[in-house]
Amino acid sequence: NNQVCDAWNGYDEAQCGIQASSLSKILIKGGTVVNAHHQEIADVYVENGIIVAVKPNIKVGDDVTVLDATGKYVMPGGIDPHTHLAMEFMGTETIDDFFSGQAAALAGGTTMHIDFVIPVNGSLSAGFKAYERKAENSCMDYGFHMAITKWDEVVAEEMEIMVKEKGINSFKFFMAYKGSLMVNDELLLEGFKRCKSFGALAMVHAENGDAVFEGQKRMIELGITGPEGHALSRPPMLEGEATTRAIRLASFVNVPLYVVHVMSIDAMEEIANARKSVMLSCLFVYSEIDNDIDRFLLKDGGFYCITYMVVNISLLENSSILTRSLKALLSSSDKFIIILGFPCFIIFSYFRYVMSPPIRASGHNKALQAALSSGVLQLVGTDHCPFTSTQKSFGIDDFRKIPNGVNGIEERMHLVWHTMVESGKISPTDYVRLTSTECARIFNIYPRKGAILAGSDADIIILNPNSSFEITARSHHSRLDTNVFEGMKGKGKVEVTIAGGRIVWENDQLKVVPGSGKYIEMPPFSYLFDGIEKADAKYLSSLHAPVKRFNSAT
Ligand SMILES: NC(=O)NCCC(=O)O
Ligand SMILES: [Zn+2]
Ligand SMILES: [Zn+2]
Repeated sequence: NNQVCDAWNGYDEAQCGIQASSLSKILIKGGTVVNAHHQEIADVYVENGIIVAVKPNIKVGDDVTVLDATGKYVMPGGIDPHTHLAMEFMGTETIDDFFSGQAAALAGGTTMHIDFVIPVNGSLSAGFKAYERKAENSCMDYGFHMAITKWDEVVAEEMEIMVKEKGINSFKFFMAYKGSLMVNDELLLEGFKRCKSFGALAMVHAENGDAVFEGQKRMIELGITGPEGHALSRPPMLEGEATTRAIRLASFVNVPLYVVHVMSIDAMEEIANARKSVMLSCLFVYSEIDNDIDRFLLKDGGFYCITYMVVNISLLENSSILTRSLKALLSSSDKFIIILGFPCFIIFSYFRYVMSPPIRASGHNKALQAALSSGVLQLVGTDHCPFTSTQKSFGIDDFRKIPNGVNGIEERMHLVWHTMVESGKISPTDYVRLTSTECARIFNIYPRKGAILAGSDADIIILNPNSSFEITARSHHSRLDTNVFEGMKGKGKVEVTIAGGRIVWENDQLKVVPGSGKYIEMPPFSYLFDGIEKADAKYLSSLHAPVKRFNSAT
């Protein structure tokens, strides 16, 4: 199919053999249908891109494609709440555009994603237009968050237009990336107030950008210019500090808050405290754990990158102060440690793991998984932000120039299943909640998305718990030349993906159609806003007593 191949530029010939899929009548027979609230053995019937019926023993005619799901799980397609496709960032652009990133997503069982519109010169409407164009070739459904990078009257007005006319119900504030995307506390407060007035969700990238800048200077002064300087310059305490600051400011305004890519115990504990605190009882803090964290568990103990480094370090056993310094670093992530003469082969490999907040030392991952299974954290996102080895090498002499970001859009569903369900940490219903349903609820598109119910969009996966997957750059569908999960194997494979009523992934073959993906408008005032007015009234009435006391005393 030439149309598909043309849009598929950047792929090798073999992968270009994909064909277009068609909208068909589909019956999925005999699988275990899993929703976040319930699971049962049933058939699922799909027509015109919509789920028409979910019940046992549905009878159909010869014109229907029948898929046997006996012994398999039939679940809502994944919704990835955090991606950066065709994003201009740090002097370059992510290698996956909307078509290639979405094709990769579909091959991994994700059927919708929410990408971040970056304003053009601070203009939200110019940014929105640019992203509309970027998304024209979409082969699966998508929505947008909007970043706020500066503040004036125009931005404040444009926020209202985005919510009321453009279907955006969330705004992201970067507390990091000083000199480019970072905002200060004054802007954060203005933005939070504006979000509250329109029923839009405030999101934060929580790292203290001023302190990161200071940490980077420290590294350079110490002569640490290689990629190891990245994580050393932005320790977990800076993520914890920004997380608690954002939580307290959101509490002060009384607006729901969503903390993106939680990467450390420090940040997670601030969220846990806020969620159980009486002082903040009117505040809802929602947060996603980055699935980069989950992947590390597939290796023995600790984050993948760190484990990887340890494997290499063990080769250097007894080789002096260097090994001891590295070991100290790995066990003490929030202390600055001077490491001189890092072995080159470790440095080169480490480039590809550079992302923000950075990959942490061993121990954070297990704690974050526990937080995910106990409900302290609610979602798993990918922050899919892929840069090739060539792009990563822009920072060969200076870690501050390495474009931040790694892949994940294709791997998330497999890694979360393997890491969390296969290991018994969560149930299949929990899996559906944290890969799909909770995202649909938070961004107010449930039950159109995130459910296998009559009337929902036919975004469905069939996962075989007895079959296995292996991740390699050779076989993945992203345009990336590397994969941070390279070589990982696990149990539980997405064998079929249905997106908008089309079978787009079956027998390890992609069948996608550029332009078939729809923009999903997300209305404001999700359930997170229920009760906000009552809490505001309670706060106002709580002021009466001290004001009266003050007046009678003066
Ligand atoms: N996370 C990352 O390293 N890159 C993408 C931009 C962001 O989300 O901070
Ligand atoms: Zn971020
Ligand atoms: Zn991101």
